[in-house]
Amino acid sequence: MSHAWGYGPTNGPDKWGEDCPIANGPRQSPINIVPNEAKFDPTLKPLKLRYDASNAKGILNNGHSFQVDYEDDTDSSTLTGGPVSGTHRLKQFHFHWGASDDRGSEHTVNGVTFPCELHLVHWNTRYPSFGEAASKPDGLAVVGVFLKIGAANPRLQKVLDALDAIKTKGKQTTFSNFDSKTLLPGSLDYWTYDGSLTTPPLYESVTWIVLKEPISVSPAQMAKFRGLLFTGDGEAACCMVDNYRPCQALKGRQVRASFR
Ligand SMILES: COc1ccc(C[C@@]2(O)NC(=S)NC2=O)c(OC)c1
Ligand SMILES: [Zn+2]
Repeated sequence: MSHAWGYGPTNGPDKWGEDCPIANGPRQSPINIVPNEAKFDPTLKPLKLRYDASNAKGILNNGHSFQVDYEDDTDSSTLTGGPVSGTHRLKQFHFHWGASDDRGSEHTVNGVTFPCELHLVHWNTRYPSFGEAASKPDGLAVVGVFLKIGAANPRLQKVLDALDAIKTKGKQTTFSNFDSKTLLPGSLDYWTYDGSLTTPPLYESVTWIVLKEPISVSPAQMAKFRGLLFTGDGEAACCMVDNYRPCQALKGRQVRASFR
């Protein structure tokens, strides 16, 4: 692939393997989760997510999605427990979504897609930084949350209201005082498996923690996601939609469940 990766016909997921051979590796993400084949693991601990709203820094259109970035120089916003050992610091959260409500999530459940999927990215503090952790097999822990069409979700609104200021690639603005915990569903029951980043460089460094319970999003709120552009100012506008990687082969991996 001679040009930058993306989600289009000439640079999309089917082409990523040209520059990133790990695209065909043994622990790629996302996957289709089959609840009946997930094994309940009684040794899995409850997920402990402690977030400090004041750590929120900014919101950025990175040309592939948008992300809300967090201060990560202390242990004030962390993930502990669950399937991971040690402390993982919240670095950022971002989303993946479709052009229409029939697609957009990266993981699927029994082949069922959701219109959107939230990723809360945490890095293992056994490493000195996110950048160091991002390529290590136990470097990252990402909490995935499905968004399902329903009532408008007031917890999303502050994020969605910021999108007008970051419509095009490279735009960013301050985004402060946001508690990511408000984006989580009532239950923290989860499936977990060893996987990867879902965009190049596709590092196989992610312990996935996919929550069983979705949160709601309304059609009007989905339209706000779809108002973003992949492209920068002055370029031919290309709507930021369908920024998801299709499911990858399980290759013998076991998906564990934290619940019966
Ligand atoms: C070099 O480090 C990276 C690079 C890309 C991403 C983004 C992403 O590929 N990973 C997930 S998860 N979803 C995605 O879109 C990243 O997120 C942890 C870390
Ligand atoms: Zn993601």
